[in-house]
Amino acid sequence: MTHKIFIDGGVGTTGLEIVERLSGRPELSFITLDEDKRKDAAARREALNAADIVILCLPDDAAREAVALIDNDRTRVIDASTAHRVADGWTYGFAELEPGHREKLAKARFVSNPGCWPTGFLALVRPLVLGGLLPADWPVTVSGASGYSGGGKAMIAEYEGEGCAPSAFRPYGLSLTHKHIPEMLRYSGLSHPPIFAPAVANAYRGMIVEVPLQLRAMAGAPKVADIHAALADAYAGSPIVSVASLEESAGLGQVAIEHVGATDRLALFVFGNDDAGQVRLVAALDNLGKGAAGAAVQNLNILAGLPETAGLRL
Ligand SMILES: NC(=O)C1=CN([C@@H]2O[C@H](COP(=O)(O)OP(=O)(O)OC[C@H]3O[C@@H](n4cnc5c(N)ncnc54)[C@H](OP(=O)(O)O)[C@@H]3O)[C@@H](O)[C@H]2O)C=CC1
Ligand SMILES: CC(=O)N[C@@H](CCC(=O)OP(=O)(O)O)C(=O)O
Repeated sequence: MTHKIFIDGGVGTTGLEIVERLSGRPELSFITLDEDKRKDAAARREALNAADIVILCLPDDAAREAVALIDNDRTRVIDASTAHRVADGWTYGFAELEPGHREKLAKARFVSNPGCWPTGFLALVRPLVLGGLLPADWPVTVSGASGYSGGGKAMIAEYEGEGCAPSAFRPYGLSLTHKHIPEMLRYSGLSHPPIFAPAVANAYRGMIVEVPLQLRAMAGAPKVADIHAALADAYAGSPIVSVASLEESAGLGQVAIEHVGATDRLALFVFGNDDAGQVRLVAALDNLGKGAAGAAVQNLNILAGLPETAGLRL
């Protein structure tokens, strides 16, 4: 059986990355639209309804419009945009979120791909909240840096366009209302939104997501080794998510934004000092990999009942 796939927004930054990962897979067939029809609502409606699984790589409004154009009860949807990440009736597309979540995804019809920042954040924080190592009401901060392809074609043009003068490092989200905060709050299990302090670096792809914790302020605080053990346990055996040993992290002493390169891996690190009662949790990923296209392909595999890592860059 072949699965009929339509990628709406297939020539955008994320769409092209997904196409690369899916090409040459005989178990999949593709519906494509000519350049002059790719934004034509009638042509999109036809393609969306003919597909078994559609992947939306569109701005939020266009993603909502695409879902509204589906008028059958069969086509399954993976939305890479922010439009449906905390919406009723949608399943959050982070298979590693918690035990049993992958099974929910396999049965889901509407799947929202996580944001790239929440992917790193949730991977670090969710197991600690679930395991009772981080109190749900703990005041959490998450910071880091993203490659500029995180802002899609428009931001790529800002950094690579003629006459541009790109900044080396640029904090943003300074209104403290970034669109990723609702999904970080919902799926972490925290009772208050984290302070989210993102930045863009002058690198095409890659990202570092960091959660520092002042353990010494916490009653009955866990040790660094307890935190590491909870994360190592949560992702044991994962072909995608790795947790460096404490020795390896201490030996590294740093993590570069390029750490996983152009792959779909998610690498987690625990740096800590029990004497100081402080920990820095760090995630390294590709915003276009596990942060977008890699996750979409992983979700497609799960929905279609195919090997979960087929087509992934690991
Ligand atoms: N870039 C990243 O790292 C990540 C992106 N995402 C999300 O994925 C989605 C796509 O992002 P990204 O690929 O970066 O964005 P891009 O701007 O690179 O691509 C979006 C594509 O959608 C097309 N498009 C816009 N409106 C319509 C429409 N009405 N009908 C059909 N096509 C349309 C655009 O056309 P045109 O080429 O003409 O502009 C473009 O090709 C966004 O929601 C983004 O937030 C999620 C995680 C990470
Ligand atoms: C550098 C940069 O601007 N990054 C984007 C996040 C990219 C991403 O995760 O996509 P979604 O928009 O689908 O959530 C941002 O912070 O808005």
